[in-house]
Amino acid sequence: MAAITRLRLAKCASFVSPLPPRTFSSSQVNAPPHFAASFRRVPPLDNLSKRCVQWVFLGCPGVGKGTYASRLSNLLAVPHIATGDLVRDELASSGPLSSQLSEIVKQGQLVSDEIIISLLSKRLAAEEAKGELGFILDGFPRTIKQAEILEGVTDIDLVINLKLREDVLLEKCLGRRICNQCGGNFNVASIDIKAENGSPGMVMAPLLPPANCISKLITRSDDTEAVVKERLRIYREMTQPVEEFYRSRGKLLEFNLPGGIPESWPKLLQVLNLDDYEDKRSAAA
Ligand SMILES: Nc1ncnc2c1ncn2[C@@H]1O[C@H](COP(=O)(O)OP(=O)(O)O)[C@@H](O)[C@H]1O
Repeated sequence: MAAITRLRLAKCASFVSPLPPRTFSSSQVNAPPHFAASFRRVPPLDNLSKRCVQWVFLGCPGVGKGTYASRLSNLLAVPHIATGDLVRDELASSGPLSSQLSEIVKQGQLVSDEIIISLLSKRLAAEEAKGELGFILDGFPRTIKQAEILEGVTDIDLVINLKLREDVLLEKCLGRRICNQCGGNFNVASIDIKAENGSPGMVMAPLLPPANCISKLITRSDDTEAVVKERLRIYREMTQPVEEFYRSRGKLLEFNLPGGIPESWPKLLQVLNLDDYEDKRSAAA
């Protein structure tokens, strides 16, 4: 345990690379006070030994943000916070927002910045109460406004932009299945695209559920063809500018997924300089 903690601290320190000068002034940002407060616990940049991962995953619906963010979260022992999950939890709770959110999500639209920031603040406060440092955000920010607010309250170290061709994204969204008992995420899509006209082929095996989950599989209500196409359109319109926001600040790491998890995970670890970290971590466990 102590070895893991030491490894974690050492790794946290080495993740923090000197960032380019910030071009955004936090005074321009209209962050709600409670949101800014949620981030105030993060130690300043020069206090490297106490500083941890503050990463963001960007990418179209179906690209695998949740899969890779969750794997990295387990590896690095930092919370994985997916705003899509926060929205779905709120929907399932039948709280005051739930009927309003249900319509928005069903149509593939974005929830308002105010609501999403309020849900995220609550989750960050809960992590803070548990004494957690650092986070891997998945699905936030999704608008320039959200990116500006986030930039005004904390320093994101790295933004990983996952990329896949659009026909594969659609197939993957339509193939998504969730076990309504254990919460496991699976995918029944079998992608096998032949190389043609100089573009490489791509094989992604399905991620099939174990036998005891098969009868409990559900599909997300927003994973229908029409709604996925609308979410992809909204991504291009509202979220693609966020890529440029981070690119211009020198924080964007573009990662073209070469295939399924077996091909992509080792390559992702390699570009993140974490390939030998995974070995050390499992050796220390
Ligand atoms: N940062 C956000 N801003 C606005 N709406 C969000 C945000 N994150 C999630 N949502 C809402 O939750 C839905 C599901 O999000 P998510 O699970 O991240 O889906 P996707 O598969 O499209 O990446 C979105 O379509 C949107 O309605």
